[in-house]
Amino acid sequence: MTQTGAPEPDGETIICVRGLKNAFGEQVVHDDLDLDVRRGEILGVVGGSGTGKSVLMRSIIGLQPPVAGDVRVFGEPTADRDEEDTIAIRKRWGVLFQGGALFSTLTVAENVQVPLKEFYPKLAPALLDQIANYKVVMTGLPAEAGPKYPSELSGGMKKRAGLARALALDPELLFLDEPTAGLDPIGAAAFDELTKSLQRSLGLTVFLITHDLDTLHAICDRVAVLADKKVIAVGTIDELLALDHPWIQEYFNGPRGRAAVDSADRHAAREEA
Ligand SMILES: Nc1ncnc2c1ncn2[C@@H]1O[C@H](COP(=O)(O)OP(=O)(O)OP(=O)(O)O)[C@@H](O)[C@H]1O
Repeated sequence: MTQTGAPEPDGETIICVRGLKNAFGEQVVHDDLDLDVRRGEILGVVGGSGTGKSVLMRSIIGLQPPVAGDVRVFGEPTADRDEEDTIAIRKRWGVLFQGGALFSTLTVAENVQVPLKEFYPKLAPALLDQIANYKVVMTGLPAEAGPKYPSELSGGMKKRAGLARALALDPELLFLDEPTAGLDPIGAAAFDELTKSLQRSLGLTVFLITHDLDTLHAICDRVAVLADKKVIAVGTIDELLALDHPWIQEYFNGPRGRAAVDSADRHAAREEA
């Protein structure tokens, strides 16, 4: 586990952030932030509201130019690249932004086709339809959801449609920004299970921003905690609980944290039975 700083990255480090600084005018959001994400893990990213989880994700995927620091994904820098390099690296990840961010004037299938058309403009329409339909079903949506518009879908279905679009290019790496926000507990648990099963079956690495303690307990291999403009700790929940940090103790050991542990225990008992 890393409490401060980070080890030298090894070959299995998919995302490597060193000395990251982000600021908006006078407001410094990150200062000397380090983080490693390992191949094949689901890394949960937590922190109080406004601590810069989404800004960190945007920096990693090259949408937020940092003031200082080095961000590498698959060993390649993601900032200040020429267009060809940017395209080559962006093809290898999928992103589900906060709120899903589906295009409301496009059907679900057309939404899934957006990255396909962007990165593979010569794909034949029949193949585009075939891939989109496959991705829709892969995320647990009925095939009939393909021709529907986002406004015709439930909140949970919209999240799945967003996930289908994030998976359009068969990514190795998936970024999920608060994917279960706004879902009821049953819908959220179902989405967690979907994330876990896709991670296993597709061998994905997942960077998952969440406030959902149930999600952390259910599917995350490790959790990174953002506070004081840095990643103050990374580890399993048990490792984090061993740290004497007030925010970490309050977060995981407060009433909601304990309820999440009970829920995870009940779930494990049901699985065993
Ligand atoms: N484009 C921007 N311009 C100015 N300030 C910004 C911009 N994007 C983010 N910020 C600021 O950076 C800080 C971190 O924002 P961010 O959205 O990353 O927080 P967060 O940890 O994801 O919060 P939440 O859990 O509430 O979603 C906030 O104070 C926010 O207002």
